[in-house]
Amino acid sequence: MAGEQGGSEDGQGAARAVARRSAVRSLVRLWPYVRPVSARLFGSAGVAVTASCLALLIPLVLKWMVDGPVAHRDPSGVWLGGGLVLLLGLLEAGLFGVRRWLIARPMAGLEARMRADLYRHLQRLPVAFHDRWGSGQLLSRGTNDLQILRMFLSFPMVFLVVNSSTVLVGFAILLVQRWSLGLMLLVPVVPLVLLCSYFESRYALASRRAQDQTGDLTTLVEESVLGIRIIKAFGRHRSQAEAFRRESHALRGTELRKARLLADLWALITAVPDVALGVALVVGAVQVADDRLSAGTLVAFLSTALALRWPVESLGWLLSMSNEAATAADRYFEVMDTGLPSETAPEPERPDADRPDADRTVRGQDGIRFSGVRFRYPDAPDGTADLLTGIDLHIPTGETLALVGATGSGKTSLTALIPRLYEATAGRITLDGADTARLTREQLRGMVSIAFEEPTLFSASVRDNVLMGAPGASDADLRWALETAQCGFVDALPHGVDTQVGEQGLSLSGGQRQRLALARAVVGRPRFLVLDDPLSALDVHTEALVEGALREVLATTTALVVAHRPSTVLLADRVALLSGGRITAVGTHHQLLADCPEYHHLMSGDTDERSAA
Ligand SMILES: Nc1ncnc2c1ncn2[C@@H]1O[C@H](COP(=O)(O)OP(=O)(O)OP(=O)(O)O)[C@@H](O)[C@H]1O
Repeated sequence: MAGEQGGSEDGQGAARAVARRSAVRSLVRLWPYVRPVSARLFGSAGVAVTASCLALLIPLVLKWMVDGPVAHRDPSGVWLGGGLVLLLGLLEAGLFGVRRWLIARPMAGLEARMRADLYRHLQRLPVAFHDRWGSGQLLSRGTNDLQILRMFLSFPMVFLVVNSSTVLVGFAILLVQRWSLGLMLLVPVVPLVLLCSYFESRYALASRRAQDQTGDLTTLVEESVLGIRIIKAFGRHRSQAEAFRRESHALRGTELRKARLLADLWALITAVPDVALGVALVVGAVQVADDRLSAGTLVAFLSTALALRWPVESLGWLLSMSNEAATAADRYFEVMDTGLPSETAPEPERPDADRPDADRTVRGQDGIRFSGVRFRYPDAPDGTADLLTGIDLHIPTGETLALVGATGSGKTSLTALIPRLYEATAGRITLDGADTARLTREQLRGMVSIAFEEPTLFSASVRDNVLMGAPGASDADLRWALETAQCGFVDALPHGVDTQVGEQGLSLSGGQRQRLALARAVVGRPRFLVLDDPLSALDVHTEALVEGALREVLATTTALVVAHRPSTVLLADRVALLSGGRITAVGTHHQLLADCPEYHHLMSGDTDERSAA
């Protein structure tokens, strides 16, 4: 299911994008989310810088103690100095606590806002987008990547500022105390900066790969859980486990590469300043021996240099976290930047929708009309012919038309164009004279109801699942819909209509799920009903019962029913045959059986198959 956006499959594209991108530019895009909490964020950075600089005062107190009370053997001075060091330490700890308090809640809110925006955007993106993207890729962007961003904003981002400021202030103190010794520590900074930027580019690639591989792995796990019945039924544990092992091995390899890169950088970042510090210590000790430097100054110098070790050493780690955050931001905005089609914001582009007469047009009596409709899936490979190459079809008001065609001829695709799950590439579809392209989504949803061949139920009660088709419908409507779809089994469920049906209705049989989906489609008594082979999972007796009840519903609506077998076709007034992307014949079942060899073949072949089964 990992589509073209599956990270590792698209690794080279991602690598090119990472090579081009600037981590700073990626992170700056977070500003609209950060702005509302910027006061607290900057406040927390200020508090942390103050705490860190307070810690740098401790070496100065030590210098005063060594050159003063210690040299003059003054115990009260030593106690005073000790008390001051303790006070500074407590202040530092307290201020870091305040920093955490300032930042924790706003950052959790920021993460929740970003997640809500992502979810809303995903809901509004067209079905064609979801066809292309692996669900695990979207899941990992909405969970893992957002956590990385929250952690970056709460900790590494603040500490990049804090530690850089501390290093600057610390070096100023070192240079003031003894500029020659200070320079010895400053010189290695140049190669370190170069190394860090080299590391940044290599780490960014590994980081992007790891996050994409996490998405692929999530997709695999999700598919394994959802498809557990197929896996067990076909004994595919081993191959599925092998696929899992391969993906997790690849992710492990990338994570190890990241760790190696980080370890190399860490080793350099730790070793180079330590060597410089060793040299400064030797030179400083010689100067103290020659009486050119006081012992207190050397102690203060070394304490300051040691206090700077963490801020310097942490830079590698902070850079790696920043890189991961930049990658997470890229991955988040890749989805958010995917434009919404005009269908979801039709008002500006479809001014007719707001015209006072738009509603009147909707109330006309023309049924469903396809005029010159062409269609091609947006992700169909280049050079592929259109699936529908000019559909002209009229279903007058009140009529039920069955749509028949060979498997793969495009029946489901054609029905999906009516509620605009996909956009027709050319031509017009009108509902009682109103062009569906000019109707708002709300108007369209209010008019058309649909039941798919694959019935999807949500983790909710039977009631909620059915009433999704008509929010606000009464209990009487619910009862009527359940009866129409022959859902008598609901009464035998532990809590009747309030029974929770599991994820995808797994606790129900295929036929039961299909009947609930049918109840959902009819509960709002829609003016237009689209049914995609709605009875395929029912046994012959239940099918006959549902058909009987469905006939009453179909008599009050205009319907298009995809049919694979004569029993479903007989629900309809007329039948249309879809072949080669066009409607090649329209007539009653018996007319077409007599006059249309292709139709005769389809229907008799189907009958043979069924009787053979
Ligand atoms: N999301 C998609 N992206 C690209 N091609 C698709 C997509 N969905 C379906 N197709 C292709 O479109 C063609 C028609 O599919 P469709 O499901 O409309 O046929 P159908 O007539 O309903 O088939 P069946 O009778 O088996 O249900 C098929 O070749 C299928 O591979």
